[in-house]
Amino acid sequence: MSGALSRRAAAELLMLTLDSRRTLDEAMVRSDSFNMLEGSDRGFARVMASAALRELGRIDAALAPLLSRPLEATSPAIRALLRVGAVQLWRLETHAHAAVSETVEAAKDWPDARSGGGFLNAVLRRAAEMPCPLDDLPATDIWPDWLAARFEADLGADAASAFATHQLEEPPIFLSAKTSAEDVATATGGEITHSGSVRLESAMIETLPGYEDGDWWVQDAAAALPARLLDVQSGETVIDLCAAPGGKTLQLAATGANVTAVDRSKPRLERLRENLERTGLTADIIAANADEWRPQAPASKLLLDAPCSALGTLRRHPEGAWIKREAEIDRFPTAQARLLASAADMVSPGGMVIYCVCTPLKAEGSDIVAQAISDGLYERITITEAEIPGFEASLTPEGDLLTLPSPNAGHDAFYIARLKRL
Ligand SMILES: C[S@@+](CC[C@H](N)C(=O)[O-])C[C@H]1O[C@@H](n2cnc3c(N)ncnc32)[C@H](O)[C@@H]1O
Repeated sequence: MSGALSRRAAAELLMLTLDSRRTLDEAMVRSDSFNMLEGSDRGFARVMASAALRELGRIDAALAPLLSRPLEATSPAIRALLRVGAVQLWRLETHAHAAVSETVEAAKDWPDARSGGGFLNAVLRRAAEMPCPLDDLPATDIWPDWLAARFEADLGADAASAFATHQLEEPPIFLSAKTSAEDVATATGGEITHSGSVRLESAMIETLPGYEDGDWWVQDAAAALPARLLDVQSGETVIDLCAAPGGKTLQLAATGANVTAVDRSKPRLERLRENLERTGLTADIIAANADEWRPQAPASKLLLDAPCSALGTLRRHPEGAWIKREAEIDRFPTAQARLLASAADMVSPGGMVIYCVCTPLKAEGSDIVAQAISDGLYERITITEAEIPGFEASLTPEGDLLTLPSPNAGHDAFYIARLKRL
Protein backbone atom coordinates (compact mmCIF):
# COMPACT_ATOMS: atom_id res chain seq x y z
CA MET A 1 0.00 0.00 0.00
CA SER A 2 2.79 2.44 0.87
CA GLY A 3 4.14 1.92 -2.68
CA ALA A 4 0.99 3.45 -4.13
CA LEU A 5 1.04 6.26 -1.57
CA SER A 6 4.57 7.28 -2.48
CA ARG A 7 3.59 7.38 -6.20
CA ARG A 8 0.58 9.54 -5.39
CA ALA A 9 2.74 11.86 -3.28
CA ALA A 10 5.28 12.18 -6.13
CA ALA A 11 2.43 13.00 -8.52
CA GLU A 12 1.05 15.61 -6.12
CA LEU A 13 4.52 17.20 -5.88
CA LEU A 14 4.60 17.41 -9.68
CA MET A 15 1.14 19.01 -9.79
CA LEU A 16 2.07 21.57 -7.15
CA THR A 17 5.21 22.54 -9.06
CA LEU A 18 4.07 22.32 -12.68
CA ASP A 19 0.39 23.25 -12.44
CA SER A 20 0.52 25.61 -9.43
CA ARG A 21 4.00 26.93 -10.29
CA ARG A 22 5.62 26.39 -6.91
CA THR A 23 9.21 25.36 -6.28
CA LEU A 24 9.75 21.73 -5.29
CA ASP A 25 10.76 22.88 -1.79
CA GLU A 26 7.46 24.76 -1.42
CA ALA A 27 5.55 21.79 -2.84
CA MET A 28 7.10 19.47 -0.25
CA VAL A 29 5.87 21.76 2.51
CA ARG A 30 2.34 21.96 1.05
CA SER A 31 1.63 18.44 -0.19
CA ASP A 32 -0.61 16.52 2.23
CA SER A 33 0.13 13.17 0.55
CA PHE A 34 3.85 13.80 0.81
CA ASN A 35 3.68 14.90 4.43
CA MET A 36 1.80 11.74 5.43
CA LEU A 37 4.81 9.68 4.37
CA GLU A 38 7.82 8.79 6.48
CA GLY A 39 11.28 7.34 5.99
CA SER A 40 12.07 5.60 2.72
CA ASP A 41 8.57 6.14 1.22
CA ARG A 42 8.99 9.87 1.68
CA GLY A 43 12.53 9.76 0.26
CA PHE A 44 11.34 7.76 -2.77
CA ALA A 45 8.49 10.20 -3.47
CA ARG A 46 10.99 13.06 -3.47
CA VAL A 47 13.41 11.15 -5.72
CA MET A 48 10.64 10.36 -8.26
CA ALA A 49 9.43 13.97 -8.38
CA SER A 50 12.86 15.51 -8.64
CA ALA A 51 14.06 13.01 -11.29
CA ALA A 52 10.93 13.72 -13.35
CA LEU A 53 11.46 17.49 -13.10
CA ARG A 54 15.15 17.17 -14.01
CA GLU A 55 14.28 15.59 -17.36
CA LEU A 56 10.66 16.59 -17.85
CA GLY A 57 10.75 17.70 -21.49
CA ARG A 58 12.39 14.46 -22.59
CA ILE A 59 9.94 12.35 -20.57
CA ASP A 60 6.99 14.17 -22.14
CA ALA A 61 8.46 13.82 -25.64
CA ALA A 62 9.00 10.07 -25.10
CA LEU A 63 5.49 9.60 -23.72
CA ALA A 64 3.80 11.44 -26.62
CA PRO A 65 3.85 8.58 -29.17
CA LEU A 66 2.31 6.23 -26.59
CA LEU A 67 -0.71 8.45 -25.99
CA SER A 68 -3.98 8.53 -27.90
CA ARG A 69 -4.39 12.23 -27.01
CA PRO A 70 -1.89 15.01 -26.20
CA LEU A 71 -0.42 14.85 -22.69
CA GLU A 72 -1.78 18.35 -22.02
CA ALA A 73 -5.32 17.06 -22.72
CA THR A 74 -5.13 14.50 -19.88
CA SER A 75 -6.29 15.44 -16.38
CA PRO A 76 -3.59 16.97 -14.12
CA ALA A 77 -3.54 13.93 -11.81
CA ILE A 78 -3.23 11.40 -14.68
CA ARG A 79 -0.61 13.55 -16.38
CA ALA A 80 1.42 13.61 -13.18
CA LEU A 81 1.06 9.84 -12.66
CA LEU A 82 2.14 9.18 -16.27
CA ARG A 83 5.30 11.16 -15.61
CA VAL A 84 5.88 9.41 -12.27
CA GLY A 85 5.42 6.02 -13.94
CA ALA A 86 7.69 6.89 -16.87
CA VAL A 87 10.54 8.18 -14.72
CA GLN A 88 10.53 5.00 -12.66
CA LEU A 89 10.60 2.80 -15.78
CA TRP A 90 13.04 4.80 -17.85
CA ARG A 91 15.38 6.45 -15.36
CA LEU A 92 15.14 5.12 -11.83
CA GLU A 93 15.44 1.44 -12.70
CA THR A 94 12.42 0.60 -10.57
CA HIS A 95 11.23 -2.96 -11.16
CA ALA A 96 8.80 -2.68 -14.10
CA HIS A 97 6.01 -4.63 -12.44
CA ALA A 98 6.13 -2.48 -9.30
CA ALA A 99 6.44 0.76 -11.31
CA VAL A 100 3.30 -0.01 -13.32
CA SER A 101 1.13 -1.68 -10.69
CA GLU A 102 1.85 0.71 -7.81
CA THR A 103 1.36 3.78 -10.02
CA VAL A 104 -1.94 2.41 -11.34
CA GLU A 105 -2.94 1.52 -7.77
CA ALA A 106 -2.31 5.14 -6.81
CA ALA A 107 -4.88 6.22 -9.42
CA LYS A 108 -7.51 3.81 -8.06
CA ASP A 109 -7.40 5.37 -4.59
CA TRP A 110 -7.36 8.95 -5.85
CA PRO A 111 -10.72 10.45 -6.87
CA ASP A 112 -9.04 12.96 -9.23
CA ALA A 113 -7.34 10.14 -11.14
CA ARG A 114 -9.65 7.16 -10.80
CA SER A 115 -11.46 7.51 -14.13
CA GLY A 116 -8.14 7.57 -16.02
CA GLY A 117 -6.77 4.40 -14.41
CA GLY A 118 -7.33 2.17 -17.47
CA PHE A 119 -5.60 4.66 -19.78
CA LEU A 120 -2.69 5.03 -17.34
CA ASN A 121 -2.33 1.26 -17.11
CA ALA A 122 -2.30 0.82 -20.90
CA VAL A 123 0.30 3.57 -21.47
CA LEU A 124 2.63 2.44 -18.67
CA ARG A 125 2.49 -1.18 -19.84
CA ARG A 126 3.63 -0.08 -23.28
CA ALA A 127 6.31 2.15 -21.73
CA ALA A 128 7.56 -0.84 -19.69
CA GLU A 129 8.00 -2.95 -22.83
CA MET A 130 10.29 -0.52 -24.64
CA PRO A 131 13.98 0.25 -24.04
CA CYS A 132 14.62 3.59 -22.31
CA PRO A 133 14.01 6.21 -25.03
CA LEU A 134 15.32 9.21 -23.08
CA ASP A 135 18.99 9.12 -24.05
CA ASP A 136 18.06 9.01 -27.75
CA LEU A 137 16.55 12.49 -27.47
CA PRO A 138 18.71 15.67 -27.54
CA ALA A 139 19.79 16.80 -24.07
CA THR A 140 18.23 20.24 -24.64
CA ASP A 141 14.81 18.55 -24.97
CA ILE A 142 14.72 18.50 -21.15
CA TRP A 143 13.65 22.18 -21.33
CA PRO A 144 10.64 23.88 -22.91
CA ASP A 145 11.37 24.76 -26.56
CA TRP A 146 11.53 28.50 -25.96
CA LEU A 147 14.15 28.07 -23.21
CA ALA A 148 16.30 25.67 -25.23
CA ALA A 149 16.21 28.22 -28.08
CA ARG A 150 17.28 31.04 -25.72
CA PHE A 151 20.24 29.04 -24.39
CA GLU A 152 21.27 27.95 -27.87
CA ALA A 153 21.11 31.53 -29.16
CA ASP A 154 23.21 32.89 -26.28
CA LEU A 155 25.65 30.05 -25.58
CA GLY A 156 25.83 28.20 -28.91
CA ALA A 157 24.45 24.72 -29.56
CA ASP A 158 27.35 22.77 -28.01
CA ALA A 159 27.49 24.76 -24.77
CA ALA A 160 23.69 24.65 -24.44
CA SER A 161 23.78 20.88 -24.87
CA ALA A 162 26.57 20.55 -22.27
CA PHE A 163 24.60 22.80 -19.91
CA ALA A 164 21.56 20.52 -20.30
CA THR A 165 23.65 17.40 -19.74
CA HIS A 166 24.90 18.84 -16.46
CA GLN A 167 21.35 19.46 -15.32
CA LEU A 168 20.81 15.71 -15.42
CA GLU A 169 23.27 15.14 -12.59
CA GLU A 170 22.56 15.69 -8.91
CA PRO A 171 24.56 18.77 -7.84
CA PRO A 172 27.20 18.54 -5.11
CA ILE A 173 27.08 20.71 -1.97
CA PHE A 174 29.53 23.55 -1.57
CA LEU A 175 30.33 25.23 1.75
CA SER A 176 32.05 28.59 2.36
CA ALA A 177 34.17 28.69 5.52
CA LYS A 178 33.93 31.58 7.96
CA THR A 179 37.64 31.37 8.72
CA SER A 180 39.49 28.21 7.66
CA ALA A 181 38.46 26.07 4.66
CA GLU A 182 41.02 23.47 5.80
CA ASP A 183 39.33 23.10 9.19
CA VAL A 184 35.87 22.88 7.60
CA ALA A 185 37.07 20.27 5.09
CA THR A 186 38.59 18.19 7.88
CA ALA A 187 35.51 18.43 10.10
CA THR A 188 32.99 17.66 7.34
CA GLY A 189 35.02 15.18 5.26
CA GLY A 190 34.81 17.54 2.28
CA GLU A 191 37.38 18.46 -0.32
CA ILE A 192 38.77 21.97 -0.87
CA THR A 193 38.26 23.18 -4.44
CA HIS A 194 40.84 25.28 -6.30
CA SER A 195 38.73 28.36 -5.65
CA GLY A 196 38.58 27.76 -1.88
CA SER A 197 35.08 26.31 -1.37
CA VAL A 198 34.58 22.99 0.44
CA ARG A 199 32.84 20.37 -1.71
CA LEU A 200 30.77 17.42 -0.48
CA GLU A 201 28.98 15.03 -2.81
CA SER A 202 25.96 14.77 -0.51
CA ALA A 203 25.12 15.44 3.13
CA MET A 204 22.38 16.24 5.63
CA ILE A 205 23.33 19.89 6.03
CA GLU A 206 22.06 20.47 9.56
CA THR A 207 23.86 17.45 10.97
CA LEU A 208 27.28 18.38 9.56
CA PRO A 209 29.91 19.39 12.17
CA GLY A 210 30.18 23.14 12.58
CA TYR A 211 26.62 24.00 11.49
CA GLU A 212 25.42 25.03 14.97
CA ASP A 213 28.65 26.92 15.60
CA GLY A 214 28.31 28.82 12.32
CA ASP A 215 31.74 27.75 11.04
CA TRP A 216 30.44 27.66 7.46
CA TRP A 217 27.41 28.28 5.27
CA VAL A 218 26.09 26.60 2.14
CA GLN A 219 27.10 28.58 -0.93
CA ASP A 220 27.67 27.47 -4.49
CA ALA A 221 31.34 27.64 -5.59
CA ALA A 222 30.53 30.12 -8.39
CA ALA A 223 28.33 32.20 -6.07
CA ALA A 224 31.37 32.61 -3.79
CA LEU A 225 33.40 34.34 -6.52
CA PRO A 226 31.77 37.83 -6.66
CA ALA A 227 32.60 38.74 -3.06
CA ARG A 228 36.16 37.43 -3.46
CA LEU A 229 36.67 39.54 -6.59
CA LEU A 230 35.72 42.68 -4.67
CA ASP A 231 38.88 42.10 -2.58
CA VAL A 232 37.49 43.79 0.52
CA GLN A 233 39.88 44.63 3.38
CA SER A 234 39.20 44.66 7.09
CA GLY A 235 37.73 48.01 8.17
CA GLU A 236 36.70 48.99 4.63
CA THR A 237 33.11 50.18 4.03
CA VAL A 238 31.18 48.07 1.55
CA ILE A 239 27.57 48.01 0.35
CA ASP A 240 25.95 44.67 -0.41
CA LEU A 241 23.04 45.63 -2.65
CA CYS A 242 20.26 43.05 -3.07
CA ALA A 243 21.81 41.16 -0.20
CA ALA A 244 19.25 38.70 1.16
CA PRO A 245 19.39 35.90 2.23
CA GLY A 246 22.99 36.91 2.72
CA GLY A 247 25.49 34.38 1.36
CA LYS A 248 27.66 37.20 0.05
CA THR A 249 27.03 39.41 3.09
CA LEU A 250 28.54 36.66 5.26
CA GLN A 251 31.62 36.47 3.06
CA LEU A 252 32.10 40.26 3.13
CA ALA A 253 31.47 40.47 6.88
CA ALA A 254 33.95 37.63 7.50
CA THR A 255 36.74 39.86 6.11
CA GLY A 256 36.19 42.35 8.95
CA ALA A 257 34.72 44.98 6.60
CA ASN A 258 31.88 47.31 7.63
CA VAL A 259 29.06 45.89 5.55
CA THR A 260 25.72 47.55 4.79
CA ALA A 261 23.30 44.92 3.51
CA VAL A 262 20.36 46.35 1.55
CA ASP A 263 17.34 44.40 0.32
CA ARG A 264 13.70 45.27 -0.15
CA SER A 265 12.33 41.90 1.02
CA LYS A 266 11.71 41.84 4.78
CA PRO A 267 11.17 38.04 4.95
CA ARG A 268 14.41 37.45 3.08
CA LEU A 269 16.21 39.96 5.33
CA GLU A 270 14.96 37.97 8.32
CA ARG A 271 16.84 34.98 6.91
CA LEU A 272 19.90 37.18 6.46
CA ARG A 273 19.62 38.22 10.11
CA GLU A 274 19.41 34.57 11.20
CA ASN A 275 22.43 33.70 9.05
CA LEU A 276 24.46 36.50 10.65
CA GLU A 277 23.37 35.33 14.09
CA ARG A 278 24.32 31.70 13.43
CA THR A 279 27.76 32.67 12.17
CA GLY A 280 28.38 35.41 14.76
CA LEU A 281 29.07 37.97 12.03
CA THR A 282 27.73 41.53 11.83
CA ALA A 283 26.37 43.86 9.18
CA ASP A 284 24.02 46.87 9.09
CA ILE A 285 20.75 45.67 7.67
CA ILE A 286 18.59 48.06 5.66
CA ALA A 287 15.17 47.19 4.28
CA ALA A 288 14.78 49.50 1.28
CA ASN A 289 14.22 49.70 -2.44
CA ALA A 290 17.69 50.10 -3.92
CA ASP A 291 16.25 52.27 -6.71
CA GLU A 292 15.50 54.92 -4.08
CA TRP A 293 17.82 54.31 -1.11
CA ARG A 294 21.14 56.14 -1.07
CA PRO A 295 23.94 55.88 1.56
CA GLN A 296 24.84 58.90 3.74
CA ALA A 297 28.32 58.81 2.27
CA PRO A 298 29.42 56.98 -0.88
CA ALA A 299 31.23 53.69 -0.33
CA SER A 300 34.46 52.63 -2.01
CA LYS A 301 33.14 49.18 -2.86
CA LEU A 302 29.74 47.71 -3.74
CA LEU A 303 28.46 44.28 -4.71
CA LEU A 304 25.23 44.11 -6.72
CA ASP A 305 23.77 40.59 -6.92
CA ALA A 306 20.81 41.63 -9.02
CA PRO A 307 17.43 39.87 -9.09
CA CYS A 308 17.43 37.59 -12.13
CA SER A 309 15.83 34.62 -13.84
CA ALA A 310 18.13 32.27 -11.83
CA LEU A 311 18.40 30.03 -14.90
CA GLY A 312 21.99 29.28 -13.89
CA THR A 313 20.73 27.24 -10.95
CA LEU A 314 18.54 24.79 -12.90
CA ARG A 315 20.68 21.87 -11.80
CA ARG A 316 19.60 22.57 -8.21
CA HIS A 317 16.09 23.71 -9.12
CA PRO A 318 15.15 22.02 -12.41
CA GLU A 319 11.50 22.97 -11.98
CA GLY A 320 12.57 26.57 -12.69
CA ALA A 321 12.63 25.76 -16.39
CA TRP A 322 8.90 25.02 -16.27
CA ILE A 323 7.51 27.43 -13.70
CA LYS A 324 9.13 30.57 -15.12
CA ARG A 325 7.46 32.24 -18.06
CA GLU A 326 9.39 33.84 -20.90
CA ALA A 327 7.54 37.13 -20.42
CA GLU A 328 8.57 37.23 -16.72
CA ILE A 329 12.20 36.61 -17.64
CA ASP A 330 12.08 39.42 -20.16
CA ARG A 331 11.16 41.87 -17.39
CA PHE A 332 14.45 41.41 -15.48
CA PRO A 333 16.80 43.45 -17.72
CA THR A 334 14.91 46.71 -17.11
CA ALA A 335 15.21 46.28 -13.33
CA GLN A 336 18.84 45.13 -13.59
CA ALA A 337 19.87 48.16 -15.66
CA ARG A 338 18.13 50.49 -13.19
CA LEU A 339 19.89 48.86 -10.23
CA LEU A 340 23.31 49.09 -11.87
CA ALA A 341 22.70 52.79 -12.56
CA SER A 342 21.58 53.27 -8.92
CA ALA A 343 24.74 51.52 -7.73
CA ALA A 344 26.76 54.21 -9.50
CA ASP A 345 25.15 56.80 -7.16
CA MET A 346 26.28 54.84 -4.10
CA VAL A 347 30.05 54.63 -4.72
CA SER A 348 32.65 57.35 -4.99
CA PRO A 349 34.43 58.01 -8.32
CA GLY A 350 37.12 55.37 -8.74
CA GLY A 351 35.14 53.00 -6.51
CA MET A 352 34.66 49.37 -7.42
CA VAL A 353 31.39 47.65 -8.27
CA ILE A 354 30.80 43.95 -8.83
CA TYR A 355 27.71 43.15 -10.92
CA CYS A 356 26.56 39.53 -10.88
CA VAL A 357 23.55 37.40 -11.80
CA CYS A 358 23.00 33.64 -11.59
CA THR A 359 21.93 33.24 -15.18
CA PRO A 360 23.90 32.75 -18.40
CA LEU A 361 21.48 34.84 -20.50
CA LYS A 362 23.27 37.77 -22.16
CA ALA A 363 20.26 40.06 -21.78
CA GLU A 364 20.66 39.89 -17.98
CA GLY A 365 24.47 39.88 -17.89
CA SER A 366 26.88 41.18 -20.49
CA ASP A 367 24.23 43.33 -22.23
CA ILE A 368 23.45 45.16 -18.97
CA VAL A 369 27.12 45.83 -18.31
CA ALA A 370 27.82 46.88 -21.91
CA GLN A 371 24.99 49.44 -21.72
CA ALA A 372 26.18 50.88 -18.38
CA ILE A 373 29.70 51.24 -19.81
CA SER A 374 28.44 52.91 -22.97
CA ASP A 375 26.33 55.25 -20.79
CA GLY A 376 29.62 56.45 -19.28
CA LEU A 377 28.89 55.26 -15.75
CA TYR A 378 31.66 52.70 -15.49
CA GLU A 379 34.72 51.20 -17.08
CA ARG A 380 35.57 47.53 -16.81
CA ILE A 381 38.28 46.25 -14.46
CA THR A 382 39.16 43.03 -16.20
CA ILE A 383 39.35 39.89 -14.10
CA THR A 384 42.60 37.97 -14.44
CA GLU A 385 43.25 34.22 -14.45
CA ALA A 386 45.41 34.49 -11.34
CA GLU A 387 42.39 35.69 -9.34
CA ILE A 388 40.14 32.78 -10.23
CA PRO A 389 41.93 29.45 -9.72
CA GLY A 390 39.73 26.66 -11.01
CA PHE A 391 37.62 29.06 -13.08
CA GLU A 392 40.19 30.14 -15.69
CA ALA A 393 38.08 28.66 -18.50
CA SER A 394 35.19 30.91 -17.46
CA LEU A 395 36.97 34.19 -18.40
CA THR A 396 35.23 35.90 -21.31
CA PRO A 397 37.20 37.76 -24.02
CA GLU A 398 36.05 41.03 -22.35
CA GLY A 399 37.52 40.03 -18.96
CA ASP A 400 34.26 39.09 -17.23
CA LEU A 401 33.32 35.65 -15.89
CA LEU A 402 30.67 33.28 -17.22
CA THR A 403 30.87 30.18 -15.07
CA LEU A 404 29.20 27.56 -17.24
CA PRO A 405 29.46 24.18 -15.52
CA SER A 406 32.07 21.82 -17.00
CA PRO A 407 32.55 18.08 -16.41
CA ASN A 408 32.99 17.32 -12.70
CA ALA A 409 32.48 20.99 -11.80
CA GLY A 410 29.01 20.99 -10.34
CA HIS A 411 28.72 24.73 -9.76
CA ASP A 412 25.99 27.10 -10.94
CA ALA A 413 26.17 29.36 -14.00
CA PHE A 414 26.97 32.93 -12.92
CA TYR A 415 27.84 36.02 -14.90
CA ILE A 416 30.19 38.38 -13.02
CA ALA A 417 31.68 41.71 -14.12
CA ARG A 418 33.98 44.03 -12.17
CA LEU A 419 33.61 47.72 -12.83
CA LYS A 420 35.19 51.07 -11.86
CA ARG A 421 32.89 54.04 -11.19
CA LEU A 422 33.88 56.92 -13.46
C1 LIG B 1 19.79 37.10 -6.29
S1 LIG B 1 18.96 37.57 -4.85
C2 LIG B 1 20.27 38.03 -3.79
C3 LIG B 1 21.06 36.91 -3.18
C4 LIG B 1 22.04 37.38 -2.13
N1 LIG B 1 22.93 38.39 -2.63
C5 LIG B 1 22.85 36.26 -1.54
O1 LIG B 1 24.04 36.11 -1.86
O2 LIG B 1 22.32 35.52 -0.71
C6 LIG B 1 18.29 39.12 -5.32
C7 LIG B 1 17.69 39.94 -4.20
O3 LIG B 1 17.35 41.21 -4.74
C8 LIG B 1 16.30 41.73 -3.96
N2 LIG B 1 15.74 42.89 -4.71
C9 LIG B 1 15.10 42.87 -5.91
N3 LIG B 1 14.81 44.12 -6.31
C10 LIG B 1 15.26 44.96 -5.34
C11 LIG B 1 15.27 46.36 -5.18
N4 LIG B 1 14.74 47.18 -6.08
N5 LIG B 1 15.81 46.88 -4.05
C12 LIG B 1 16.35 46.06 -3.12
N6 LIG B 1 16.38 44.72 -3.22
C13 LIG B 1 15.86 44.18 -4.32
C14 LIG B 1 15.40 40.55 -3.76
O4 LIG B 1 14.56 40.74 -2.63
C15 LIG B 1 16.41 39.41 -3.57
O5 LIG B 1 16.63 39.16 -2.21
